[in-house]
Amino acid sequence: MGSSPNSKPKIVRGSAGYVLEDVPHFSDYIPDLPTYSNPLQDNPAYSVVKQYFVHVDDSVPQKIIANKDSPRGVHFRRAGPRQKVYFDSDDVQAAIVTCGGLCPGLNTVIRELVCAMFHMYGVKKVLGINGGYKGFYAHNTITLTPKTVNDIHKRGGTVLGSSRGGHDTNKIVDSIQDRGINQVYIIGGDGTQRGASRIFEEIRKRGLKVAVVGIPKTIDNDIQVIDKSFGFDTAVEEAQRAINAAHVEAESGENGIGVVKLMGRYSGFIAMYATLASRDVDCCLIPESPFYLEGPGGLFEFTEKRLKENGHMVIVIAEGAGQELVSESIHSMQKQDASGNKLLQDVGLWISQKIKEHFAKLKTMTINLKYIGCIALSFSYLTDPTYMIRAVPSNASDNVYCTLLAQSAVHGAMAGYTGFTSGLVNGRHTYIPFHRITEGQNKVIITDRMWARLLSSTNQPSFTIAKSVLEEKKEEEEEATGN
Ligand SMILES: Nc1ncnc2c1ncn2[C@@H]1O[C@H](COP(=O)(O)OP(=O)(O)O)[C@@H](O)[C@H]1O
Ligand SMILES: O=P(O)(O)OC[C@H]1O[C@](O)(COP(=O)(O)O)[C@@H](O)[C@@H]1O
Ligand SMILES: [Mg+2]
Repeated sequence: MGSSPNSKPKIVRGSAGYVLEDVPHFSDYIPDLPTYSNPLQDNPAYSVVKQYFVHVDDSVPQKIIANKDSPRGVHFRRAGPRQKVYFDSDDVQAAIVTCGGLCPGLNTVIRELVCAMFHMYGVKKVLGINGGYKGFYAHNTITLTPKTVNDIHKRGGTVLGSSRGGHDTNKIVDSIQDRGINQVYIIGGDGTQRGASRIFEEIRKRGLKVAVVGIPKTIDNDIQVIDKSFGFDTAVEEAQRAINAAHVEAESGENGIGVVKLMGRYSGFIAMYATLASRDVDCCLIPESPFYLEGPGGLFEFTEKRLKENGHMVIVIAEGAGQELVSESIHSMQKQDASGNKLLQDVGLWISQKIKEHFAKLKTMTINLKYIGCIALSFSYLTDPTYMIRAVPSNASDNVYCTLLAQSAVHGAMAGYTGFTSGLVNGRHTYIPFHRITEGQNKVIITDRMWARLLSSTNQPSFTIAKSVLEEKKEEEEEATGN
């Protein structure tokens, strides 16, 4: 089989500023491949659907807000079944792997990949790789059939196991080749998709007919381009339970303060949506919006004010918020996990301590602070409330979302596409080239309407604005006095 070192982004331009950021296809680097009729045309469930097969030129715009003169802009290839497929079903040997942290819905995606392959395409050989990327070369595999995955979507976690670190591209591709695998479904977050991209490049370099397909997983919703990640809705729903508990505790004590720490390493989406949904939260702190404790416009001043007004208060804090403040006060070594992600300090515990110290010094107000989930158990993961929202099974709407993501992934691989992530863009399923997924991170934009909605719902200080106004004022005073 021929190979080409050329793996530049595939950009197709059309009229009126139309741009298609296309995904690789086997035919880009392997000539004269046979094609087959899609077996779905004989499937009684689907054969009655008018226009069931996606038109070869269909694409989905990245930006849907337009005005009369705006160019058509960037598009992604529309996901879905194609008339012709590049695999004879009997020849398919698929593999599924889950990498990175847990997220509700992982088992649903595994289940639906297996079912789509068996029931839609008549594929009979699907392997589960145990324990993440390193499982390709360091662990056993398990055989997956619709029967073995039948009710796994009712359980949290991943039946395949997961891990961080251990990505050795050559060993992984050797193992893919040795096992005769020709479709690889890789479920994971930004780190995982970077790893998948490397696997794709190596496979292309070796000229192999192996489809490499990513399915984006991130509880933090920090993967860019896609509308939202699966499991996110479930996580927000689960976070409500923690916030409710904090609210009940806060309301019941004199000057009660409930502090809830939620997941969100670099992006505060869970905290923002959980706050907006709950309406019981007085202050939401996220990594994207720096805050400060002391002085005018600071958290302490706001807390005193809220307690005087309402007698209680709930603070939601994303785990990645205020890390620079924590590092200033706790001497720490910069540590990383096996995948190279920064290990965070416990900001929930830190902020709870700081608030307690402040009111103890103030002496005019006695407070009752409860840090939700901070129970003295012997295992650290049980004392950290953030893990509670990760381990649950996905809710109904996430299950449907996972099903469509998985089916889209299988349609794409069968149609000969490779080196792509299956993702929802403006409510339509698409194939997104890896580089678009991995080149940045999705973050809460604090100058956008959503954050403004949050600020107006909690009426919390906008720390950035307050601080910059203070700094400007100070500079003006210094200029005026000539200091
Ligand atoms: N830049 C990279 N290149 C290759 N593999 C990577 C890269 N970053 C992370 N990985 C691998 O992807 C897997 C999951 O990454 P991690 O960051 O832990 O989780 P997530 O994919 O959820 O972000 C790990 O096995 C890790 O080794
Ligand atoms: O699973 P670990 O290694 O304890 O890491 C916890 C981290 O995982 C996350 O759930 C995100 O995981 P991913 O990087 O796998 O998407 C963060 O919210 C959290 O900081
Ligand atoms: Mg990640």
